[in-house]
Amino acid sequence: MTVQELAGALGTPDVPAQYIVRAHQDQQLAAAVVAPVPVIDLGRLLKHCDGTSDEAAKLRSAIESWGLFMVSNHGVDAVMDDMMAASREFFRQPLEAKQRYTNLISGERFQFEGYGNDRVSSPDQILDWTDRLYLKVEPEDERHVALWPAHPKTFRDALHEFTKKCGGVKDDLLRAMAKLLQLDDDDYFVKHFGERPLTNARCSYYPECPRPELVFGLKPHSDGTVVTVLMVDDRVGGLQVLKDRVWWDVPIVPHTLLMIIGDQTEIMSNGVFRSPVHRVVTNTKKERLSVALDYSVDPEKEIEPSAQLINEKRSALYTKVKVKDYFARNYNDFTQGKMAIDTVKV
Ligand SMILES: O=C(O)CCC(=O)C(=O)O
Ligand SMILES: [Fe+2]
Repeated sequence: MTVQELAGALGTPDVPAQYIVRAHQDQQLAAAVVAPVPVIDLGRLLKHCDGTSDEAAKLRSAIESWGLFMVSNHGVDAVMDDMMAASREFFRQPLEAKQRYTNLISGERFQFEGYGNDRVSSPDQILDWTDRLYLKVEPEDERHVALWPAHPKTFRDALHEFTKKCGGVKDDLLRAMAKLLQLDDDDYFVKHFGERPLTNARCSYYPECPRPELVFGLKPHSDGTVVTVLMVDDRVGGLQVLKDRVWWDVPIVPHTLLMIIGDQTEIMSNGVFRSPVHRVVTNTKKERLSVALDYSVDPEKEIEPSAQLINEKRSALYTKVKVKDYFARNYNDFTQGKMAIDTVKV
């Protein structure tokens, strides 16, 4: 059953036991304070591109404090609106229409791509209060276009354009980050994507939930990506980030893109940049949507800390790992509420 169906069917204020958080009861589930996460003006950042401008300093402080930041002046505005509208329209359709894109082969075998819930890999897995449409966008020749919604008609073009535009923003920011680290090559991260980098899109739908104090929209996790570019609902909050053992609300600034540092950047930067732990909380009043783009190094490649960030004072803090193997680990650990990054720490 999809979470959207569950949410619609619940007459009494209760939710099935699998969704109820048990191990996290001590975590502060409400009353978070808004995190003062800065907005980086991309145009300004690129104009003074020696890595020492005010905007670059702001970027450094945002990454070091929060591991995530918002980006304005990115040139993606019109496409963002199209993408969010198309995603909203997809989830608004009746269940049968969405089930054409199901992530269950023959109704039972789970595949990553398509519409539905997460794979359930153990009976005690705590489920998330969300339905998703998960699609591989790059490499382009690996797209399963049959799983890309034909309705609304704008969906496919919007996703294609949105990914292309955001890919440029991501490269600009990764070059600025290489400068902050004073790496010899500004393209250090960009080049590391390899020949066949992987980009996945995740359109998430979080219905209203009768028991927000017991149920997560998405469990605490860090992203296994290089970076994640996220477009959040500009009407409803829910995303929170962990810092100093306290959960903070991530602010909503309409028309900004949210960049989240992923584990692959943490590894390549030898821990100078860290991937933040974040989660999504639910609410009783309003559904919420988000569209995430996961940018990853070619899964067949290995990643390791940059030799330039290893020295006498700071040894290599992470082991070399094949990206594909890291993903497998990451998914398993996520379902168990554990962090994959801990498995590659020296
Ligand atoms: O929906 C959101 O705001 C965040 C989603 C997220 O963290 C993820 O999909 O990795
Ligand atoms: Fe995430």
